[in-house]
Amino acid sequence: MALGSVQMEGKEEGSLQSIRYSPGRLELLDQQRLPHESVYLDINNTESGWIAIKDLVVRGAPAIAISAALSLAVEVSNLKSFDGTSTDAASFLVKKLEYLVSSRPTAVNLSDAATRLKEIVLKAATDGNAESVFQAYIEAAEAMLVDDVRSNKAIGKHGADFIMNQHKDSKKLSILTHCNTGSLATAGYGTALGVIRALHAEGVLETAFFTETRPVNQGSRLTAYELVHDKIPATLITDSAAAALMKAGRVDAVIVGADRIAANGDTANKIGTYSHAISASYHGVPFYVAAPFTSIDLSLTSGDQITIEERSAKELTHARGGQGEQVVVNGISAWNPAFDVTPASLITAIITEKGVITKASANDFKIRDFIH
Ligand SMILES: CSC[C@@H](O)[C@@H](O)C(=O)COP(=O)(O)O
Repeated sequence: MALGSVQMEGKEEGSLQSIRYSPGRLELLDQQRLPHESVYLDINNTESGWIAIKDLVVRGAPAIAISAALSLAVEVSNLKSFDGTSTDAASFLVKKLEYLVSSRPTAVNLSDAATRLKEIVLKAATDGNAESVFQAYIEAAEAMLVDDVRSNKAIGKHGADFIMNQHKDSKKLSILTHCNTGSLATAGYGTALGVIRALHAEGVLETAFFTETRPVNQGSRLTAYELVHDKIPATLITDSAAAALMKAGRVDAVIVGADRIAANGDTANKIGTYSHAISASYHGVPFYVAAPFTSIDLSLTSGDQITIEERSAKELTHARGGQGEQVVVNGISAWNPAFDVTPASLITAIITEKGVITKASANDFKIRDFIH
């Protein structure tokens, strides 16, 4: 079936590209091999999309959602035939989307995308045939690539304007970030790293401090790669050096991404984010979360309800986040949560594509009011 509408690459000019897409073809940059090798893997169907997400070939909340949606788009585009009604086509797609959602639990962007895509196909099924249902699905999945870059650029602009307004003296700013929230974690430009990119473009960035982000090292492997690629002044630190850096007065603000933000502003993000927020609060450093609306989960009243993914002990017991040789004696047990939850009380503001959400009172973000 030759479906698919536009030629699009979702590429942010001059930046790195984790997702390469054209109708009927999806390639994902294998982020487990970066920075040593730059290898794209062909993703032909939802099964290979699911495995790529689970194995961290593609990671970062927005990139996971977009890759999952496009893996189903290419599967559908390349179907030789489909013997069924529009309702059969819709239930085929709904089942595949539910399967994709099971790949990683913490980031809400994937389940949010699946919910929206399901609504689109169920609506298309009421008025058309199987082919038009598939076409509606493909167009909606393709639109996610373009929408994500647009929304990240808006996050970057809102964040940079807000932060520059908070620091009106002429001194350049040093920002600390954690994990990877750049082009590799999104369709392009990035969220927290997008704000850093925008501050750099404004000429006000002194340096971007970024953590290794153990155990998978999204910071030292991926953020470093992006910052060098884009010639942004940057300094790598260990995760455990962040508090000392803040104590030394060398951090003007901390900016991180998000995997899921509850209605009260509690935010799940890469493990270690919570300890950086505690350090920031102790040292009087503003702590910002930068994320699209698709990372907000209004169905959860607090972060206590967020499911935290626990990953293999091998990421700790073996070098290179589980990819290398064993570095820990046999017989030890390990606890390896991939995310933690930072309470809203430690977050200064949430930077979104629609503007910056600040607190109405000490601990209250009123996210629901901001969205509606
Ligand atoms: C723009 S991405 C925001 C978050 O998804 C990111 O910081 C993060 O925690 C990613 O975790 P990962 O386990 O690498 O998918």
